[in-house]
Amino acid sequence: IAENEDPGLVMNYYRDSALRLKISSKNKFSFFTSATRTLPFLGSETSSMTASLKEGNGQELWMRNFRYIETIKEALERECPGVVSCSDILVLSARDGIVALGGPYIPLKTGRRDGRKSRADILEQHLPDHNESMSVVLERFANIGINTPGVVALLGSHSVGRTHCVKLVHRLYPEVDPALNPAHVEHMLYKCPDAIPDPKAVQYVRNDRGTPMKLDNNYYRNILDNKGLLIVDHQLATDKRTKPFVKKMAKNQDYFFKEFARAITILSENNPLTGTKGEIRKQCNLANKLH
Ligand code: HEM
Ligand SMILES: [Ca+2]
Repeated sequence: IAENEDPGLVMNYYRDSALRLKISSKNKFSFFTSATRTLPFLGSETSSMTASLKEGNGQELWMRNFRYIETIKEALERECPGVVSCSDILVLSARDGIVALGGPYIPLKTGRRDGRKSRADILEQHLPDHNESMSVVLERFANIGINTPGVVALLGSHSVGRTHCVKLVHRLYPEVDPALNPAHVEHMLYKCPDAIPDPKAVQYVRNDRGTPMKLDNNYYRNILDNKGLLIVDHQLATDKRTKPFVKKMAKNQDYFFKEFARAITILSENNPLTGTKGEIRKQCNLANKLH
């Protein structure tokens, strides 16, 4: 590649076998949740945000186990310093995490660079809130080229992981949301017994009680059964624009995987920093100038 020429995102820009760290079965779950949940942050504006939010102090709600990204980064810096960006580590981690949880193998490009500064302050403008209307959710994703079946497929990630009580008590107290399946309400009340959860206690409900460790299409069956934890999950199953795709994905896992792969690919290529833009961070939670 000639100097000053921006190679953009390329397939196998460098060999990624160095990333194949041994992942224990206990850790593969956290690995997926931290990596995949951070994927939506990967635009040029946002890639740096991801890496500037630190774990702990309430950040548990954002990126659980972000520390695995740092572990991978440390291993890579030992082998080939200054080559692999934190953004690429996130993407390839998501790819391998998806496979580790029984999802499809999605070949994803590399060649991203990291932001030179944190843009954590504008994060909220880019991400839909979990109580948002379906129109806003669809619009936010449409802005980055993801269509309705793509959105439905991405939300299928809620087939694994957890939701902390702080995010769902408003559906239980002071009154139980009548849209919820009563059998599920019982479980939710058991897991989240306080209207105002103790911020220090890590109280949560599993997103998918049936197959919590498998990225499968069980999420769609749950939400059709009114067992969606978040407003956004419930709406996905009821909104007339999304419901047909929910039903199709509930019946057909191959279709879910196909749409999921397509949408994850678009997400992973959203507005990246490439070529000479940005930098290769030395440490993923800090821009280099802050060292
Ligand atoms: C409308 C879009 C979305 C909204 C509003 C949303 C909202 C949320 C919320 C509120 C939680 C619970 C967080 C907590 O209590 O710790 C959660 C968990 C999760 N979300 Fe989403 N999400 C969205 C889209 C996505 C996408 C696109 C992905 C991945 C491709 C994803 C993957 C996950 C995963 C894996 C978890 C479990 C995290 C864990 O166990 O720590 N979500 N989501
Ligand atoms: Ca599942």
